[in-house]
Amino acid sequence: MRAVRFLPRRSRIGSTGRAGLGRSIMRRTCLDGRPPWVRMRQGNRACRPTLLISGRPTGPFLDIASPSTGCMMIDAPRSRNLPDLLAPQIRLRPDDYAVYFDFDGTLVDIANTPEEVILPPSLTPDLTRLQQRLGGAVAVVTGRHLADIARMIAPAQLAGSGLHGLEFSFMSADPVTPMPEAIAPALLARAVALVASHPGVRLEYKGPILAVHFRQAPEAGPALLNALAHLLVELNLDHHLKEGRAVIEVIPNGTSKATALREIMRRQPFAGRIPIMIGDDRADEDAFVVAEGAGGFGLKVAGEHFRQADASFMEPAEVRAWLSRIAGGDAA
Ligand SMILES: O=P(O)(O)OC[C@H]1O[C@H](O[C@H]2O[C@H](CO)[C@@H](O)[C@H](O)[C@H]2O)[C@H](O)[C@@H](O)[C@@H]1O
Repeated sequence: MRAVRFLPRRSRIGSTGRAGLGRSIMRRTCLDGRPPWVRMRQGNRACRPTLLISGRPTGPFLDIASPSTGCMMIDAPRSRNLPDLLAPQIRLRPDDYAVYFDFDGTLVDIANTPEEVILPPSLTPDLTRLQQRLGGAVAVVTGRHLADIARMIAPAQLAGSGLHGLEFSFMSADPVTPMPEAIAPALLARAVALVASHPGVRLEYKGPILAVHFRQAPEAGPALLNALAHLLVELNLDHHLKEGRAVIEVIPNGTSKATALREIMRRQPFAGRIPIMIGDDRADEDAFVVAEGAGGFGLKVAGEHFRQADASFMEPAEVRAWLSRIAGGDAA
């Protein structure tokens, strides 16, 4: 990829007004002295950007440059527009991008229980198509066991990380990393007792992680959070709590979706590509920071955690439609 650098000074030259590309277009002069490329992307098809330089150099900027005509910078594109801006770039330069998907609430709709999730029939073929198109650079980054994901998306086989960064699977001959130690028996016993005292609350045992689900008893959420926090202190455990969508997870310290993403991004075919992480929950925010720090993107899916106004996708169905589009499932 050709790097185009900008002088630090910028001047406001107008508002996009149409097409919703962002609040304004900022002009910077290209360092090599070429005239800045100032026409709006949607206003003139000839101006279609051909090179995505970087996601976020110093703020929520999307730098797009045309090597032949100059440069343009779209200032602070709204989250809502990012999928549409990125889709043609990914299709044009599939070797430049790696796409990381969260699972629940992102690829599939939230269900009443983890077992009731429904996999739309198009999902597996689209994931496989995208994986082929991006040379394998598609991964799932999830709080679930990877085996759980593998069973659901079979026959697709994706690289990824499960259990909030505690397990990994890569497309090479690397084995799935060995499962870390299971949660302390004392904590398990106390968590079982806690859940039993709240009708409708369920305990999901994931070995090294416990997930306390209160989707069927939302009023129990604050009391559960308080009780679990006290439990960690009382038992002096090296764990932390991560609140999710109607769930509180007890997770060993030092692991998160941030560590998961960092690890995957070190490996081929992910290394050196622009990361795009898509997620719907607090745990995904950790990975967004890593993706954005590497010049990539964190795309939010609206739901119980992210507001529609801040999100790039309004629901998992939109993520799936976008996936299908970048995978080549339509004529986008
Ligand atoms: O990282 P993810 O792939 O998003 O997984 C996060 C947790 O997802 C599951 O729970 C959530 O989805 C359930 C099914 O839709 C829903 O019933 C529950 O309320 C959600 O919290 C899963 O059970 C957890 O193990 C994952 O950590």
